Amino acid sequence: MEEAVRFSLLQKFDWRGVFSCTEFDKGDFLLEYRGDLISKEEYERRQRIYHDALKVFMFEFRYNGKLLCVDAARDDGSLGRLVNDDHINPNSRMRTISVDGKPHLCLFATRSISPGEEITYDYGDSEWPWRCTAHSEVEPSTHTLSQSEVTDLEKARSEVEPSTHTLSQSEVTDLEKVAPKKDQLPLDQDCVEKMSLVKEHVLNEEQSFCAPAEGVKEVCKHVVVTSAISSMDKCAECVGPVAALKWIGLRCKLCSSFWHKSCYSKLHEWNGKQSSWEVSSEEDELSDEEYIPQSESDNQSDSSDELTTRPACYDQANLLSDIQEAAASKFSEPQRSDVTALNVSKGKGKGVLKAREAASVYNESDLLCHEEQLTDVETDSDSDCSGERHLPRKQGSDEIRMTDSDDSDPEESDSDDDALAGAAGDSSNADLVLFNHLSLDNAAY
Ligand SMILES: C[S@@+](CC[C@H](N)C(=O)[O-])C[C@H]1O[C@@H](n2cnc3c(N)ncnc32)[C@H](O)[C@@H]1O
Repeated sequence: MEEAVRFSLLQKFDWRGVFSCTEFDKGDFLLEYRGDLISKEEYERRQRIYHDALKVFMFEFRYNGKLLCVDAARDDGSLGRLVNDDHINPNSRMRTISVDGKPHLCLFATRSISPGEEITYDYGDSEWPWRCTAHSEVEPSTHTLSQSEVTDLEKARSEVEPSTHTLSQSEVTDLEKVAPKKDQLPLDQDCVEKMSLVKEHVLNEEQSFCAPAEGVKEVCKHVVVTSAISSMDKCAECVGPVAALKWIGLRCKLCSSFWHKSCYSKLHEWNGKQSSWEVSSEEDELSDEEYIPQSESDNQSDSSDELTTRPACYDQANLLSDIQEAAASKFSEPQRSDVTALNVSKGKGKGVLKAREAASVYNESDLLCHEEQLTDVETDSDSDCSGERHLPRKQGSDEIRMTDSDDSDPEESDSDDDALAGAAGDSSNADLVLFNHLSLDNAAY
């Protein structure tokens, strides 16, 4: 049974991370990265229709030589999808656990973890935009809660009575002391533009640092085509308003960024380049009623004010409300009610949201293991699969096998269908806490 405690004002948040409430030893199972287990083809299809803010929840990995993805875009209340990146000093590592032949992405502690530490892992060797900031500046992944905050959490977790208390302004301020607000991170415009390029979430054992900001500029030499663009996608330059319908703009064929034609053209004039673009055949495929040529949002960007006012830094609050809006509009089925009751530890004025997960398909003890308990798989076809190891057998099931999530085994013959049938779903976890560091915006209460 997973138990999560969440600081939240539900709607207005700009930073979330998962923190431990207890001691973990090296090798302990922490969390599962849960979501829809989908094939490469389905991953590519969703990539085309998802807003950038949802794409960051798609975790690609290799399993039996095939590229699969766990899509955690839908907020199901689970915590695995909310664990942040730390490529310098992570305390956990994602591994593929095979249960009855189906892959599950699971986080294991790589060292002992104290109460109050943020759970982090290395997202892998990619040019993640937040890594573009100087390492001497705010490091969000090294937050550790103070002992009193941990005690508060433990107290809060033991409270069973749900409460409908709404946080007061002073409570919100207290929570904000726990960690810096995300928008304090000095993401520069180059990093922001680069965000749309971030697609791969494949893990790598090597620790790596992203290229400095100068290098980032080199990454995408945009090849743009005229294209009808989803109402939820914003111009990468002016971050203009979301249109009610599709709008006609430019889309980069390489990085899938979008621009108003006027913004793109201004941008490249500034850079001393010719503005030109191909006419996409995509326009032919579009139904007339779905878009307005030269829509309002396109026209709005023609104002010289907007063209010259470039956002100083990326607005994380907007990004996250985008996630919510996009998720709400893309998924018609009701959200699971795992996260239900708002509990408040009134002593210190801290708000927490108590979450209880549905019954899991296997016991937590099935997944608990320590490095020294792991042995290499010795079957002939598996023996060349690096890093693949046994876990204790689950009663009444096939053996559970564990691999690093970027491992592949081309020798294995399991079909995608087999793997996908066991969607990376339920697992159990306790003692982890999710914090939302709340915006001071009073509007929500
Ligand atoms: C899988 S989500 C993790 C949960 C996320 N913090 C949230 O609140 O939804 C991945 C996103 O979290 C943010 N993120 C993860 N690690 C980060 C870090 N070390 N610094 C800044 N942002 C980070 C990025 O926006 C990234 O796209």
